[in-house]
Amino acid sequence: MSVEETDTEVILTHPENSKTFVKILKYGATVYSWSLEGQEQLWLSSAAKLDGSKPVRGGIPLVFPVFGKNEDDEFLSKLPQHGLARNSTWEFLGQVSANPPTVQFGLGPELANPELTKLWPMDYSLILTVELGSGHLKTHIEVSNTSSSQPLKFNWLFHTYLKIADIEDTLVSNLTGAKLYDQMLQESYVDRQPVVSFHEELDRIYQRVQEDRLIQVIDKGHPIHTVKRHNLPDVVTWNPWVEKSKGMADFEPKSGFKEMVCVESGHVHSLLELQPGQSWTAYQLLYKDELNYQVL
Ligand SMILES: O=P(O)(O)OC[C@H]1O[C@H](O)[C@H](O)[C@@H](O)[C@@H]1O
Repeated sequence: MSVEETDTEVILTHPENSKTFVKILKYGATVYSWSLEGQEQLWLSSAAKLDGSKPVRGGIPLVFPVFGKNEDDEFLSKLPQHGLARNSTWEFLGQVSANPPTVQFGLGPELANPELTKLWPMDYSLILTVELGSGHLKTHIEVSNTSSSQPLKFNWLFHTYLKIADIEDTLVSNLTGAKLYDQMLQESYVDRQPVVSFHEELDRIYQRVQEDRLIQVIDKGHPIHTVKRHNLPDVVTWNPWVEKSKGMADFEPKSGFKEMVCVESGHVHSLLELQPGQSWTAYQLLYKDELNYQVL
């Protein structure tokens, strides 16, 4: 069986290789494991809560309707960091294709975390589609404004924790020339470095990165992850390094920051706005590719 559902999760296995699979928790519709031919591709904290008591520390948490904390919007500003999708239990809508195995999950205000829904009383519908290829993982989102009168304002982001061998041997490419907001320095500038390298906590929001730029994670010269984005112009790169990791109770082992890098595809620099009845779609595709320096 390529799709297996339990009370708490859904597991897709590729029909051509039983060692290629993806595990998706209904809580947050969080992909928390993606194995490609037996090799895990995503980082997951050994202290991550998979019981619905807290958003998952690792995998691909979904960030909606706000990235970080919003300070300006009357309703979004009431929500906790990164919104409510990652702390709500989604409905499993079933399988939509056998090969590549593809499933859907749905969320709307009637299902979402009730405490948070009180703070952000909007009408919306989310459909997440997860497609497991023999060599890729595609996560596709459709957001619809189901209100008959109110506009829907939101951010979206796939908060992807990629597994790596050693952060100090890791580079992230093809962000050169993009404007960014550096959350550590709390200032904006244009990145003139040929690649991003990591020597301390790094938390950057790259803005309006052209869609044809493939973001690659490079380990000692070899590309180990390639991220393709559609309708997701902003790219957040994050590594918590030593001190921030110590401060996160669900981040274990404490040396785990060496084996992860977040490359997060989103629409977070500005809010999207849908009029009643409108929908918006986007996707992130994770796969392996040749080294492809598009900008130096
Ligand atoms: O601890 P969380 O709420 O999951 O956030 C984890 C991280 O998410 C993003 O990468 C932000 O840019 C970081 O500033 C934040 O620390």
